[in-house]
Amino acid sequence: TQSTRPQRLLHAVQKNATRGDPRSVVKAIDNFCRQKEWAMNVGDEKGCILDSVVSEVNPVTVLELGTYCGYSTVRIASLLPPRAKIITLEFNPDYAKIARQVIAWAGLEDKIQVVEGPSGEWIPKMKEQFGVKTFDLVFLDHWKDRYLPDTKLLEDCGLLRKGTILLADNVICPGTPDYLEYVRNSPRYKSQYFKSHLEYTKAEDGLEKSVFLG
Ligand SMILES: Cn1cnc(CNC(=O)c2cc(-c3ccc(F)cc3)cc(O)c2O)c1
Ligand SMILES: [Mg+2]
Repeated sequence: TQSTRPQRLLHAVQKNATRGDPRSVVKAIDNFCRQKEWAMNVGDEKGCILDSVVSEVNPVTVLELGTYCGYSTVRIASLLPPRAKIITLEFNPDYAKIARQVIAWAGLEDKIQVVEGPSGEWIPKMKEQFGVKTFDLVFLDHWKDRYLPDTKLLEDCGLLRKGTILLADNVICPGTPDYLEYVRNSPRYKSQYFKSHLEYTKAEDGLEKSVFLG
């Protein structure tokens, strides 16, 4: 039976990356996507912007919406201080299955919790299920029409605090117009656009960094 693209991406990691070395996992995925098959990872150009925001925030509790194969999960977790944790939500069980194996290859299982299911259902359960008080950083990279409703849900569930950073991928391509309009015009956010390119292409894309003001 034919393999899927996430399965081929995992095999490229297992073939080319060193077990327990997260940066070699990131490099192996970027090489696979540049040389073999495009895949919707945040990629290396936007990934460097993600790295700088993570290093600046130094978060203890991170939420990622949209795991896919775990590329950005590994990228973020490799920069976290020892006790810090990242909870990553993935709707698609096949993606989640691959992501767990990519994360295991990187040796980052202890810092990452992969949760399967719809973000709209899991966000209201964060406090009771995972003992989360508030998030220091939220990376939005899931279905683009869920960015705005899930941000409002995070606000309503009291999961954001003064200074929480929201970092959103793909605000230009595929685009998240309603989310952009909201964070750029709401008095509750201070927003900044980081211009870049769609992963592994020359098309414009970028990340929007928004600070929740409380
Ligand atoms: C099915 N599914 C499970 N998770 C998701 C959420 N992610 C995306 O949709 C996504 C899409 C693209 C993209 C796709 C085609 C194209 F022509 C240009 C851009 C890029 C990204 O970085 C993304 O994060 C979708
Ligand atoms: Mg993306």
